[in-house]
Amino acid sequence: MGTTSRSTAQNQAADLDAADSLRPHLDRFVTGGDVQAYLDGNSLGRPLRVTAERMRAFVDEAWGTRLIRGWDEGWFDLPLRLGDRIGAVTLGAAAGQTVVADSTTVLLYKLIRAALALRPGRTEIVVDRGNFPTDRYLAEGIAAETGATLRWIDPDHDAGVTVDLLAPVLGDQTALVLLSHVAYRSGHLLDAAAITDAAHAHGALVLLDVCHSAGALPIHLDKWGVDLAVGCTYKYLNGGPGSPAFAYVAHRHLADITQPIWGWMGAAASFEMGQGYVAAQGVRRLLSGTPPVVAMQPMIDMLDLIDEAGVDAIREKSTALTGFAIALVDERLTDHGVTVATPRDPDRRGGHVTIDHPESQHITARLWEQGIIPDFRRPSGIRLGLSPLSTSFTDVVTGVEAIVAELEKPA
Ligand SMILES: Cc1ncc(COP(=O)(O)O)c(C=O)c1O
Ligand SMILES: Nc1c(O)cccc1C(=O)C[C@H](N)C(=O)O
Repeated sequence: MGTTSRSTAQNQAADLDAADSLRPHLDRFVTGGDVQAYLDGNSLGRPLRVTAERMRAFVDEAWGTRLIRGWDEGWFDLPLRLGDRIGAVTLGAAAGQTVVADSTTVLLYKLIRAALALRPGRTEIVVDRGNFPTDRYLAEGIAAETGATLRWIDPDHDAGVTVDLLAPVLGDQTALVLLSHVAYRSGHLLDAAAITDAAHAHGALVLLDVCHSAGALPIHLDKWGVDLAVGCTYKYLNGGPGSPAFAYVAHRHLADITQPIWGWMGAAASFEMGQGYVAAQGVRRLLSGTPPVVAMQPMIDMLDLIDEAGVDAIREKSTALTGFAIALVDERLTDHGVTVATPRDPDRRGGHVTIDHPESQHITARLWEQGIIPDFRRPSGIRLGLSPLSTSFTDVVTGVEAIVAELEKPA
């Protein structure tokens, strides 16, 4: 990119930013330091500025002066209230089905075990090799623990995980289909309604990992008939590093669902401290120990912002950002041997774009030195995470042009 005149891409990005109705929200996030372009909001979202005030007030008031009384004054039920809010704002889930707790990994463990228990006599879990490591490892661990069998599928390079791909492995032994709504590496978005129908036709349950879709695109768990879901809150819900996850259990399973980590906070009468575990009614029974109340605070602000901006408008900007990134990569990087791993059809991709090049690891390290921050994903991917409320079209140009500059450097 020339230093004296603006490139066509920069001008285009400036026009797109000027026309972007969500642009005013960019100023609501904490920025600064050495960051030139943050392209990793799908790994760790930026904090909102208002969150600093919320945290200060929490320390000074809710925690500082209400002290232990806080449990009676709202903390005890916060996992359920926040769950309902996540359900309403991002999941298309009616109240009473979503709870905040633990990490994604721990909630996935609970729900995979719960699914097996809901399908006694069935022994198979369908899982795909493109799924996030924690999902795959948990399935392996639970298979080792329970004797369940894993039926592995390989996502299609172009289409991702489809009903056609699932059909041969579904049968009367299938207890559970465990998939990610948006694939963490390729960005493929699966057709959750069609996959759920296909699994249900065989009497199997579906557990959807919505880590990479919650807050970035419309989700309709109730409408699609999904049985179980989990997601994290530190990506597009900007809850901060290690903020707790959420779990969804469809209403029709709530009376029968069981989970293997029996703690007092998921018991029917936590403060009676009686003998013998009796599970709480409803989705509260997914809890085990004391909820991480402090770590639940930041996401409240982002849920408010998502609600204000609207998930449909967020998705519209997201597909515009990813489409712009793909077009720019085609134009500027194809001649340098870069390929696009993410679907070109906007209806088939989530909020990030992954590009492949043998030098990706080195390039990503060089970009980080310049305050341009995408992700490296093995074996050869640079992942551009374009969080719609905190990423501009200009950020995309900054990132892509920095990659061009690295590839044009003399060896
Ligand atoms: C699809 C998916 N599932 C799970 C996780 C992580 O689980 P945890 O929050 O327990 O680290 C991630 C990212 O870290 C992810 O992308
Ligand atoms: N959860 C993460 C963490 O604790 C440290 C660093 C990165 C992460 C991530 O979120 C990785 C992310 N889920 C991914 O899709 O690659």
